[in-house]
Amino acid sequence: MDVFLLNDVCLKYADIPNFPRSTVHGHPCVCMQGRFHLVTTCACGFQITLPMRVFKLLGVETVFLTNAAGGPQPGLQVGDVMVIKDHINMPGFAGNNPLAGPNDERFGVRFPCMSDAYDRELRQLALDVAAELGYCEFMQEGVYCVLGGPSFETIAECRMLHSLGADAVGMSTAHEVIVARHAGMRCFALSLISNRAVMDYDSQEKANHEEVLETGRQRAEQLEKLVSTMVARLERNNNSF
Ligand SMILES: O=P(O)(O)O[C@H]1O[C@H](CO)[C@@H](O)[C@H]1O
Ligand SMILES: Nc1nc2[nH]cnc2c(=O)[nH]1
Repeated sequence: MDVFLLNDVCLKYADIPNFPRSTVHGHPCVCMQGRFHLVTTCACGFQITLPMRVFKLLGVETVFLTNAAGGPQPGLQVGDVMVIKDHINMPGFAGNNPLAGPNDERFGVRFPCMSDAYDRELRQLALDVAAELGYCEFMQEGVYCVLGGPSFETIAECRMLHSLGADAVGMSTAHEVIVARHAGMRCFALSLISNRAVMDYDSQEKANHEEVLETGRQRAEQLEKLVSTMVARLERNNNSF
């Protein structure tokens, strides 16, 4: 069941007027269980990012996002956790941006800056906390590229993404970050590298959702520890870092 958790109150998505419905199995998040993807709405991303605006109206200042992603960067291994330092919004190149359409000035400006999308202090906090927890061997930092999905990439697409500077590739997160930043919230995001991007025509590897879910299960405990330690540290510092 998809639920929205606010303090100790638990709301079913179905009970919230106009709230989108999650259709992909296996997407529990820190505050929202069940996430939305471009592919499930056939829209430009307005609907899937509505929760960010709900967060803003609830007074949220900092957003943490996690995702599973494939790894076109050869230096990344399955099971690595990549702190996202930047993104490539590939659907945006074709006009598919969640902020397309009339701008709601109550949330933010028409042309928001995205060069500071991923908060520098929170990224450093993640790396510091990871070092304290002994997670350095699987912590990385890199660039996440969002594609529309739902098909996984061809070999030629993986090669192209790598040459464009993408370290990880997925189907979420960037849209939420764009809308959260538009509304002035700080953003932090992690990719769990759940599968290798297939770059070689001789390879027998095939990307599949079962491998994505299995890698998620294997790293779940450490990811939970990393994020909960970061959140506790932020709370202790009154949300400043
Ligand atoms: O980005 P999250 O929601 O973690 O999920 C990723 O994993 C799924 C594919 O296995 C896709 O939904 C992709 O976006
Ligand atoms: N597009 C894409 N999304 C993913 N989500 C998890 N793994 C992958 C992948 O290899 N490609």
